[in-house]
Order: sequence, then structure tokens, then C-alpha cells
Amino acid sequence: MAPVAVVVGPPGAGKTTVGQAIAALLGVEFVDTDHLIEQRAGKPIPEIFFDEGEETFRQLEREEIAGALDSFEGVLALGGGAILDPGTRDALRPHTVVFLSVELPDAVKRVGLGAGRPLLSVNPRATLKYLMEQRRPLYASVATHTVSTDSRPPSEIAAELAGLLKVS
Ligand SMILES: Nc1ncnc2c1ncn2[C@@H]1O[C@H](COP(=O)(O)OP(=O)(O)O)[C@@H](O)[C@H]1O
Ligand SMILES: O=C(O)C1=C[C@@H](OP(=O)(O)O)[C@@H](O)[C@H](O)C1
Ligand SMILES: [Mg+2]
Repeated sequence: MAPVAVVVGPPGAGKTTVGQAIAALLGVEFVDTDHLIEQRAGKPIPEIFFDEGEETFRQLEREEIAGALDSFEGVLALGGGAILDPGTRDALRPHTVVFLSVELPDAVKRVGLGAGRPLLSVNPRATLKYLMEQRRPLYASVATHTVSTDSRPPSEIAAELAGLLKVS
């Protein structure tokens, strides 16, 4: 058992939005690991960061991703920082991984003031720029499919990917 596809990319790439739309088009379930982490911790992500720190969040993230890669059969969206973990990158190797790419201007528009994203709560534009530069090679290294999302509506991106995933 394995996910139909795992969706990666920086905050604002549209992993949650497009992932949901791909799952709907393919008629499979959707899950976001951020949601699994919140369920397990019993609180929203900003509170996990605030109360327990980023390391605890990353540990929960590692564990939830490992479990979902083993047993979930729908479309799985990861949080933007999940690929920082070398073990997670290794675990993704046998999977179909979609990298939703986005350039800084669109990403900044989409995350706004960073509400709900604790890493972006101070100076979202500069932080996002730094995160995207640091992580871009890591997203590319795990991707089996890469799709640019700039100036394109989620419905169009999802339709393209659903078509690709159906035949592959
Ligand atoms: N292709 C897109 N074009 C315009 N807005 C988008 C697009 N993809 C996502 N969004 C919007 O950007 C915001 C962040 O999307 P989200 O799916 O949460 O991204 P991620 O999970 O990658 O951080 C949401 O408000 C969403 O509606
Ligand atoms: O980039 C990151 O390190 C994070 C991205 C978030 O998910 P999105 O990429 O869906 O915003 C969420 O996992 C957490 O706030 C940390
Ligand atoms: Mg998301």
C-alpha cells in the first residue's frame, strides 16, 4: 500500500489546496500531514511550536509521514519543511512525489502575513525567500513530477496532475 501521490513544495505552493482537488478528481481520499499532527497533538500547529518547540513538531511530522507512507492510499500533502529530514527524503524515494513549485511573488501573495504558519510569523517575505532558496534543491531531489503553479488556478494544476497520475 502506498499513497497515489505525495505532494511537496514550499508554504504557499498550494499543497493542501491542489492536493485536495487532485484527490477529488481521482476519487480517492486526501490527507495533509499537518492535519494528522494537529489531531495527534490535540492542538493547532502554531500552539505546538509555541508550547513544545519546532523540534517536537518535526519529530511528530517524521512519525506521521512514516506512518502515512506505509498505510495511506490516497493523496498525501506534506508540510513545507518535511523534506528537511534526511530520513523522510529517503523514505520518499520509492513513491510518486509531486513538487508544486512557486516563485517568491506568488508565494508571498498566497501566505499573506503568515497566519497559521509559525515560521513566517515575523517578516514573512524575507523568511519565505530564505526557506525557498534553502529547500528548493531538496524538493527537486525527491520529486518524480514537478509542476509550476505561478499564475495558474488550483483547478487547472489539479486537472493536469490528475491526468498524469491516472496514466502513470
Ligand atoms: N495556484 C494558486 N493560485 C492562487 N492561489 C492559490 C493557489 N494555490 C493555493 N492558493 C491559495 O494560497 C493559500 C495557500 O495555499 P495552501 O494550499 O495552504 O498552500 P500550502 O499547503 O502549500 O502551504 C490558500 O489561500 C490557497 O487558496
Ligand atoms: O515550511 C515549514 O517548515 C512549515 C510549513 C507548514 O505547512 P505548509 O507548507 O502547508 O504551509 C507547516 O508544516 C508548519 O507551519 C511548518
Ligand atoms: Mg499546507
